Amino acid sequence: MAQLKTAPAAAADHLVLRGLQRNFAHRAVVRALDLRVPRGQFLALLGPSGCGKTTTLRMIAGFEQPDAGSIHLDGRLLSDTSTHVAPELRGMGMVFQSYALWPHMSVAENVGYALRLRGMRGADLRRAVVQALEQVELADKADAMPHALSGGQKQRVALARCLAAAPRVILLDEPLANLDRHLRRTMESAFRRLHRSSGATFLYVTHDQGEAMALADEIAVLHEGQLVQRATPQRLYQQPRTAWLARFIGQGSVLHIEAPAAAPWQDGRFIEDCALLHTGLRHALQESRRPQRQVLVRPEHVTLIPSPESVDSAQDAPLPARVTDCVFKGERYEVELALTLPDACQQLLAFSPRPYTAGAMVGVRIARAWPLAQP
Ligand SMILES: Nc1ncnc2c1ncn2[C@@H]1O[C@H](COP(=O)(O)OP(=O)(O)OP(=O)(O)O)[C@@H](O)[C@H]1O
Repeated sequence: MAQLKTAPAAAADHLVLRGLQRNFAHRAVVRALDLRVPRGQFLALLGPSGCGKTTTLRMIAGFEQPDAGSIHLDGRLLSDTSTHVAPELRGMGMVFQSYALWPHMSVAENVGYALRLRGMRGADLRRAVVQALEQVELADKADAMPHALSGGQKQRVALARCLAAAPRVILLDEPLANLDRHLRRTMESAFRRLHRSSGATFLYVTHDQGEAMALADEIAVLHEGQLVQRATPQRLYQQPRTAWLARFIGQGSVLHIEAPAAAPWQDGRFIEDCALLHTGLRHALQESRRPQRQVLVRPEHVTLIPSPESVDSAQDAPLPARVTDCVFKGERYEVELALTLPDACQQLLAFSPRPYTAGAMVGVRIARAWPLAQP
């Protein structure tokens, strides 16, 4: 067993990843990853397929050893290049996409397995198993075999098994990926409730941003093995740092706008001056040679003005746009537009309560944009 070393981490830090790296075939799939997770947080690790989420989780669980960097839990070193605390000694539980239930054991035996290994027997064991099953609302399935359960029920058993062992950290690897859309929403509520009642730290790997937004206190977005931004769901949606993130999270348009040397907007502030935005866009569309920068415009900040007659020459006048597509989405229409001036064109997405015909000319007013970091 590894010797104990003390991490020079701040007292509030619970799980600390420092400079974490993992290579496969001479390629770093996780690179220089620094992450500090406070106790009891629900943190989602979000990113496209292959960005290193599962590898990060497996290093934290102890199934992979880092090629550089370290992992500490409550000041105790769990992993670095020379130290490896075994997975079962880390005080962590793991829930997998594939449920990983023992097929030959009943639900109750599955849930009680880790407790039996710890020496718990008799009435204490039965009580702990029933409690864990009650938490996931499956007490009536204690004697069922896994093959007789639905996907959602199997995942709740896996969660109950994890909760029964009262881990400090619960690692979840795409636990809802095998479930249908309706069941996912139900399970999201169950996860939120169990996170609150267990007090455990949840680290939740997903490539589904809707799931991450619905569940997590904070989201850490990984791209090609590196942390791109870590923030609350609201902040990530409203203020993504880069154009890549702006396109990855939510719907929206990344527009090029002319940025005069004495631009009155600043990094870290929304641009809410419609005249300034429209002028910047007009100049960018006219292929101005002055410097341009990228801004994010969310569709909820775009207003469509149906009659093109209302387009005039005032600075904050609506910009002319052509409808390129219009898709019915139940509660609204999603309207794809081409902002057009003689020389150039930029794509813009808007929401509308009414449909538009492809090819129609409309006016567009943009109320707010977020300046993105320069590429
Ligand atoms: N044992 C391994 N040997 C070689 N390459 C691996 C191994 N495990 C993962 N990889 C590679 O490392 C990269 C990151 O994989 P990882 O599973 O961590 O990504 P992910 O973000 O979880 O993706 P997904 O959402 O598809 O599960 C991928 O390119 C993958 O092919």
